[in-house]
Amino acid sequence: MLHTIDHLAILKTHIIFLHLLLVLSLLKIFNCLLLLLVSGSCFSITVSKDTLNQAIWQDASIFIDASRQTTIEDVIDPIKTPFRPMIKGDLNPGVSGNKYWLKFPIRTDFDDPHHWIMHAEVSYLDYMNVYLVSDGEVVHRYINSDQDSFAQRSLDYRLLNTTHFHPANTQYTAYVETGMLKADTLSLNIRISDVVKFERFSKREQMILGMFFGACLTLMLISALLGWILRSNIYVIYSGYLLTNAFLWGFLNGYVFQFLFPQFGPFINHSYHIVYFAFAIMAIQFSRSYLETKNLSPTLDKILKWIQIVFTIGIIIRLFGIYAFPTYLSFIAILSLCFLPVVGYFCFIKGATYAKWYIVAWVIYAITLFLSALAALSNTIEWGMKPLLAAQFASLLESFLLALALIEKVKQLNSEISIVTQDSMRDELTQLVNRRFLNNKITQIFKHLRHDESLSLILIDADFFKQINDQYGHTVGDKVLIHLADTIREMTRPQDVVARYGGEEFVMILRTFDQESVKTIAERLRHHVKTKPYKDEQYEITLSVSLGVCPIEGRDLTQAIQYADIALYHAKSIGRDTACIYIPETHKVDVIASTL
Ligand SMILES: Nc1nc2c(ncn2[C@@H]2O[C@H](COP(=O)(O)OP(=O)(O)OP(=O)(O)O)[C@@H](O)[C@H]2O)c(=O)[nH]1
Repeated sequence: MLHTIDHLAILKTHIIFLHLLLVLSLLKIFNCLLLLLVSGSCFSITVSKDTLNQAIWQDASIFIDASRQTTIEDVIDPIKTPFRPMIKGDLNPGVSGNKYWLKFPIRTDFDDPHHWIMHAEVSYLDYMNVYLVSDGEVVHRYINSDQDSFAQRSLDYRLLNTTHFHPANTQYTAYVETGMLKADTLSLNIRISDVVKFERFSKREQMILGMFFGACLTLMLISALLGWILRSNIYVIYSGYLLTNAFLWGFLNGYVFQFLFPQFGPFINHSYHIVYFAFAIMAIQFSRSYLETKNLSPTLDKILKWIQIVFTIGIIIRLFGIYAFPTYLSFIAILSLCFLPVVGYFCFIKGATYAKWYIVAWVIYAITLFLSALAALSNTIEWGMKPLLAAQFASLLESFLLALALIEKVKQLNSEISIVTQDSMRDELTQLVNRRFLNNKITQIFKHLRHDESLSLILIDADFFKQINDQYGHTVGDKVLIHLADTIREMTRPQDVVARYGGEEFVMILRTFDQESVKTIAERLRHHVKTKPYKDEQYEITLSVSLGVCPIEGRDLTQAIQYADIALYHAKSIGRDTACIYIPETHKVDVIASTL
């Protein structure tokens, strides 16, 4: 808001903290790059001491069992079970409730025994049973379910896995039985590694991801602290958004289960969709707050609010144990975020000129989220689950760009405030800018407005103020004016201007509002003043105001004030405590019906 010099100091604190957020975001991006570097490359299906994360699909054949009735005894019979060579397109079957059997020969190199580990690619796989068959007999059975606690896993690792000590000079035919118990997305990309090599790899992976989540947590705490110190909701909401974002990736990586809920297997199945919903709800909440959609476009704000309500219902339904509907809805929730850049652009056109970095941030994240959903839901793209890692990387880039977007918003506010630091342009009593400011500086403030952007003006006049002076004295009258100025200030967005225009008269200049929005704001203001009486030790005085609203055409402030004055006069004449709008096209005044 353009009224107190104290804001400058607060804004400087905002900027210092925001730069700290930027540094942390950069650190997180660096972590993610490291993660990409350590994700090992593939060698051969024959396990050697160098085997690390080798994908098995190239050497495997596949059998898809839609009935889910087959057992290992059925599938080892080649006549009963027609396996076919596996192709890359088999890796991501999309949403499926089938049972999948993968079959491949496995041995160790030369005469060395090897302890190997086979693991899934995604954390949300329901089961992955491994059978080792020799001479038509099952000689080893490893049953792995996500319902088991982590202590029951072969290796205490974030993904379903089997380890086996493979003797030298022994060849098995390995069968992997995998799928989802209820239709959902899955990946059949199963990898194999030498255990010693893998443990070294997973330690590095853990360290990098630990740094990643540590940086997430720090970023979140700083934002929350910033919100608390500066009494600014936007940072608290940003912090909440970062929390759900970190949880989303923590769940998808399987780290949340490994480190936070290692004993709570069944929780895994039930939590993914809830996290998807929570993430979408918080992303929309941050956008509503950052873009100030409530003031800029109440209709858009209402739509976003309803979308949040639908997603909240999704969470409730999921908590009641219903599976299919919330599953699809949760994917829609993630995909709906792809529209946030459009929302950002719409608000940018409507006056949120600070939203450039917000739009860029969401374009990047939206593309990768869209590709991840496409990879998870269908087989249309070749890259398997790689878009998921790209989206995790994009999430970091996004948190960096959103911090930049917050800085941009605060900076714009800062530059506007610095224009009003001269005392001569401030009203001493209320600390609002004064009439001189409006006459001299308003053109400067709005110079960066585009031609198609429109402004509106609201003239606000206290009702029966003379009576207040007469009844309680001039000193109380002064305090009541300060109270009224504060009440109006509370209802003002940072990019708007509020000034004391005369004795008990105030002017509010709003940026890029359509007529319906201005009417709503005027009505809300009228109502707000009435419900916030002045209080001191002795008196409680209920106030009311009359308001005259009009658009500012051709940047002509003088004419706009004349029009608004006509509307205000009308509001006074029909009984006060009313808002009226002057329509320049018809030169008529309309009473704004209460929408509250
Ligand atoms: N205490 C105090 N009173 C002020 C100040 N500036 C103007 N006023 C008083 O505000 C009152 C305005 O009175 P009027 O213009 O008659 O309007 P009103 O009593 O509010 O009646 P309506 O506007 O018709 O509802 C006058 O009594 C002024 O003396 C100020 O800075 N402090």
